Amino acid sequence: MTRNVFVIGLGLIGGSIALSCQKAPNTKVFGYDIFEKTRELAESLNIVDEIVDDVIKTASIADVIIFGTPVNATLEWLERLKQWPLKKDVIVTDTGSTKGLIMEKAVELREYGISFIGGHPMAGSHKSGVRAAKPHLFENAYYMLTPLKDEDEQKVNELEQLLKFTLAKVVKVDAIEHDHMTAVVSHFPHIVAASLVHQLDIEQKQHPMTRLLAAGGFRDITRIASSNPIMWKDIVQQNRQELIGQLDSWLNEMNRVKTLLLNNDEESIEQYFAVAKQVRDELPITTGAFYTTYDLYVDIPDYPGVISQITRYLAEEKISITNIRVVEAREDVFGILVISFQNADDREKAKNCISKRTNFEMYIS
Ligand SMILES: NC(=O)C1=CN([C@@H]2O[C@H](COP(=O)(O)OP(=O)(O)OC[C@H]3O[C@@H](n4cnc5c(N)ncnc54)[C@H](O)[C@@H]3O)[C@@H](O)[C@H]2O)C=CC1
Ligand SMILES: O=C(O)C(=O)Cc1ccc(O)cc1
Repeated sequence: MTRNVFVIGLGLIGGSIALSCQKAPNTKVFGYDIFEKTRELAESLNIVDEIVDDVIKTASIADVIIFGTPVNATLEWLERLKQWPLKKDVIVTDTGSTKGLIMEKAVELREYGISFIGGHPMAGSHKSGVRAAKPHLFENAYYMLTPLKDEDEQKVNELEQLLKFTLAKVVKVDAIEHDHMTAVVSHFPHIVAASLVHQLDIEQKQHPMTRLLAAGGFRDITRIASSNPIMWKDIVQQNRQELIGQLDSWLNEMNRVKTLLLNNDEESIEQYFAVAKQVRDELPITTGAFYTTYDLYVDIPDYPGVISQITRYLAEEKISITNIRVVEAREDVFGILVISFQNADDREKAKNCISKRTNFEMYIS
């Protein structure tokens, strides 16, 4: 029997989910977007198997409905959904960056016999729109699900089975905790990035050359200020209580920095940066915002070509790597090569491959 998946909102995230759902067996993916132009583009880019205009009719034959819409639009759709003639066992989910208000709607939907399981893939980019959609966007990223506490396990499992085709790591979290954690690592940083750009904009009126000097560091830290304003307006509105809390902590932190500068104590200022560097350097390498890597540490000697030698061995055995870097470890060795893999299996294969061909010491942290 064919499973009908209906994706509403075919931008970066909805389009990417639709592409990965197309890889699931016996599955037909339908798609709708509010903009006709996007519907046409999605059709020509084969983002879905079939583009539809009649949302209610398609929803009524869907086994899974996935919202890829901005979070305020999702709330509106969920309200309308209450009146639709849906299949009895339909699973409804979303991809939105906030979960608290959306899961309040899930409680209401349950009274209409509809199972809504909140979803949030922790990967994406500052890009938006259907043209940016990719089937592998979520590979290795965490994909958070926020089912209601007493949600039917079978439905959660069914959804997980479908999401397996995103190649993401599905984890279950509580919606309120979700909104707190994402405020810290995702939503608040977007406010900071936007505020730095505003500060530059004010400055450049007096000092026009400033913008020409906005090189590496400024561009890195403000990349996410180029994100979709409608999407971020919705996110910060829905998570504004958490964000007000983050803002208070940030203002305290800025006051701490101000005191450091007023006191001009060399050691404390250095310590401030040293602690930040250490915490930052210890973050896992990410493609998504919460991402675990499978690292292999190889103690390599100092001779030219040693790194390409190792990558060649891995390539010969068709073992893919997701990242490679050298960390300086001891004075008497060139360094430790840290190779990251998509999963523990690949890491194990790589360890065997390298130990067969070299006598380099290896360890897993
Ligand atoms: N951009 C990112 O990196 C990530 C975004 N998200 C979440 O995913 C959702 C989608 O975001 P993106 O794909 O980045 O945005 P996007 O702007 O690329 O796509 C949103 C799509 O929804 C359509 N749309 C807007 N209002 C609609 C409505 N009322 N009915 C039907 N379609 C409508 C738009 O035309 C657009 O095609 C948002 O809820 C966002 O919070 C989640 C993870 C990452
Ligand atoms: O571009 C980036 O780094 C992002 O911040 C992507 C992103 C945006 C929204 C989310 O809910 C999750 C990830």
